[in-house]
Amino acid sequence: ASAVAQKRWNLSDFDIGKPLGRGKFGHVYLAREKRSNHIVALKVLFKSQLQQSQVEHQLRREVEIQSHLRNPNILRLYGYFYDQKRVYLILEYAARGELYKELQKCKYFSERRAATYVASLARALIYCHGKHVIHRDIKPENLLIGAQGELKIADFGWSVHTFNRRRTMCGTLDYLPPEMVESVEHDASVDIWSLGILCYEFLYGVPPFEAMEHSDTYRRIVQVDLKFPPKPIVSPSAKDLISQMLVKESSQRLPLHKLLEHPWIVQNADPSG
Ligand SMILES: Nc1ncnc(NCCc2cnc(NC(=O)Nc3cccc(C(F)(F)F)c3)s2)c1Br
Repeated sequence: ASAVAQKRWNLSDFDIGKPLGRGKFGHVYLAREKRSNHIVALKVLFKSQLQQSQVEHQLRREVEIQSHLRNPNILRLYGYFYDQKRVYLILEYAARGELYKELQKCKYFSERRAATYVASLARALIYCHGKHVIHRDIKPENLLIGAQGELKIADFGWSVHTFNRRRTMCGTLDYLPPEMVESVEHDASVDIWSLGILCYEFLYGVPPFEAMEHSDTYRRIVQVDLKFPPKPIVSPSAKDLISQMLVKESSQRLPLHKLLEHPWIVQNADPSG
């Protein structure tokens, strides 16, 4: 295994570089592990913030879950360490940065780019679900782009093994399926719903149930109030796929392996992903 897999780390093992981004709990820096010259991303979290948000257990779960995941479309979490005040996550560096910035810049993606991203995310989720892991927080902010333009799912802070399912809500509602906003039992099909939301947002630049008020977003989700704007022009085949994923009854959502056989994916996704 690479030197990065060493057990006990501390800050002096790394040269810290430029800031890469800021998350809700802390900043991310480019860093180089001194012995191996391995480039990584170092996320710095403040213990005080983790304690007051009572999310330490979620962080432990993320580290545990991520230690078993190996997939080209899942950002690696190599390990972690802590000092008096902070916890540090040693992460794979995604050289082309955050997908949501790319989406803001382009406004929306071409059908080929959208389909390529959706197919690679479907393959990563098939892998996760095969290991009884549901991500539960699939949204542009949690997607990064690797050096070859490939998509990487990051931040398993909300993921769970599908044996224990309960959790509290926080952050945007936009990507949550009906059963989660209604806080009822949920399973891996929540990720199919979120992938459908993502597919819509890749093509139109906004999520389908966006509204000014939380209460309106909530209502549009539970009613599956799905509308396709006249602009930009999107193929009927793409709308068909989205309509098969954004289905209220979770058991009726298009299974991920069927998604990979959908005509829109077959005709538009770049096989290399
Ligand atoms: N170019 C880049 N290349 C690589 N990484 C980059 N950014 C970091 C992406 C992340 C991957 N994994 C993460 N995980 C968490 O943040 N976990 C987290 C954090 C706080 C609380 C919690 C919890 F306690 F609530 F679970 C869980 S952030 C960038 Br920009």
